[in-house]
Amino acid sequence: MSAHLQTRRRGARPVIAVTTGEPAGIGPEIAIRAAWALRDQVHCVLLGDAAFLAMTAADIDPAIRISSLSMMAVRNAGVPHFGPDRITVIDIPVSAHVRPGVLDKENGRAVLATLDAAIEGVQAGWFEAVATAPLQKSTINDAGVPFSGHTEYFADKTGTRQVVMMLAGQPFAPADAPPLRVALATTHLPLKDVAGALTQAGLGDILDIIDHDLKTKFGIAQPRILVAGLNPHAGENGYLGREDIDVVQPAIAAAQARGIAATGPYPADTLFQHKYLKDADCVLAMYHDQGLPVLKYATFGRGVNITLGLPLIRTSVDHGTALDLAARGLGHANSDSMIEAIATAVAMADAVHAARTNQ
Ligand SMILES: NC(=O)c1ccc[n+]([C@@H]2O[C@H](COP(=O)([O-])OP(=O)(O)OC[C@H]3O[C@@H](n4cnc5c(N)ncnc54)[C@H](O)[C@@H]3O)[C@@H](O)[C@H]2O)c1
Ligand SMILES: N[C@H](C(=O)O)[C@H](O)COP(=O)(O)O
Repeated sequence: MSAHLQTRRRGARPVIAVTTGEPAGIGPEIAIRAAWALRDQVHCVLLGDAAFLAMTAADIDPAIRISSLSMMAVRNAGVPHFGPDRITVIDIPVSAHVRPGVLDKENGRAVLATLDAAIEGVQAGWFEAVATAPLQKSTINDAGVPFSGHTEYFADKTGTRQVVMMLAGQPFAPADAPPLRVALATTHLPLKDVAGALTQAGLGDILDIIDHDLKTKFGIAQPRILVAGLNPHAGENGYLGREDIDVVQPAIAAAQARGIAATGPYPADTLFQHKYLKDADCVLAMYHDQGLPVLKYATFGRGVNITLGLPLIRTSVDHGTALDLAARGLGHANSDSMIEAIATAVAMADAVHAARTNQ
C-alpha cells in the first residue's frame, strides 16, 4: 500500500493529521518514526503533547526537528507550509507527567482532545485525512468518559449513524495473495450481545457502505464481498442457530437485488482460504474476534484499520498501545503499521479526489 506514495503524482505533499494516542504507550514513538520516514512524501501533523513529543523525538534521533503550534494559532492562520526538514506538532498538552508503560487516567481527556482536534482540522480543511496511533480504551473510561473505540467516537462526533470497521493488509503468504480486507458487522460489543445486534436492515446498510467506500475510496469498480455466517457451519441448516437463515441470508439477497456483489453466508472457519479470497475484495465477518484474528495472523504489523462510512478519511494501526514495549523504552515497537496507515490515508484521499475530478 505504501507503494502508492512512491508513484503518486498529485500536487504538493498531502497534509495528514496523526493523533499520537495513549502517551504512555508506543503511539508517540511510532507516530514520530512514521512522520519522519515519510517526510519527503507526506506532511504529517502530529497531535499530542509537544514537550513530550519533542523529548521522544530527540531520544529517537537528535536530527529530528519539531515545530510546535497551538490550536489557537492553527485556528487563526491554518497549518504553515513547513518543509520536510521538520515534523509539525499541534500541542495538545497532557495533564499528568507521562511514564512510559504506566497508564494515568488524568491523561485520558487529553487523548480525546487530539481526536477532536483532528476532526475539527479535517472539517476546517487543514488536513486531508486522519491516521490515529493506538489509544487505551480503558483509560478514557477511567477518566469518566464512556468510550468503546475510535470507530464509534468518530461516528458519534461526525453525526454518522452507521460506520463499518474494516482492517486491511498484505498477507505474508502466499506470495501472490491479494490484499486481505476484513470488515466487521459488529465492533466493540460483548459477545453475548452480538446475535441480538444483527438485523437484516443493519446488515443491508453495512453492505451498502462497504460497496460504496470500496468503489469511491479504493477505486474498486465492482467490489466482491464474501459474507461469513454467524453460527458454526453457518447454522447447519438451522440446527445450530437460525440467524444465518433468518437475518444474514435475506440481507445478502436484498443487497444482491440492489446490484451489490455479496455472497454467502459462508461457514467462517473455512472461508479464509486462498481459493476463495483470491477472487474477493472483502470478507464481512459478523463480529470482532471472528474476523480480526485471521486478518492479524495473516498480516500483523503491516495492516491498517479503516473506518468506512464516515464523511472523512480515518485510518489507524492494526495493533494496540503495547504498554509492555513502551515500558522497555524506545526502539522495540515496529512502526510499519503506522506508516501503512498514513500511506493508506493518502491513497484514499487521492482516490476520492480522482473520483470527484472524473465526475
Ligand atoms: N487503533 C487503536 O487505538 C487500538 C487498536 C488495537 C488495540 N487498542 C487498545 O490497545 C490496548 C492494548 O491492547 P492489547 O494488549 O490487546 O494489544 P496490543 O496490540 O497493544 O499488544 C498485543 C501484543 O502485540 C505486541 N505489539 C503490539 N504492537 C506492536 C508493535 N507496533 N510492534 C511490535 N509488537 C507489537 C505487544 O507487545 C503485545 O505482545 C487496549 O486498550 C486496546 O483496546 C487500540
Ligand atoms: N478493534 C481494533 C483492533 O482490534 O485493531 C481496535 O480495537 C481499534 O479500534 P478503534 O479503531 O475503533 O479504536
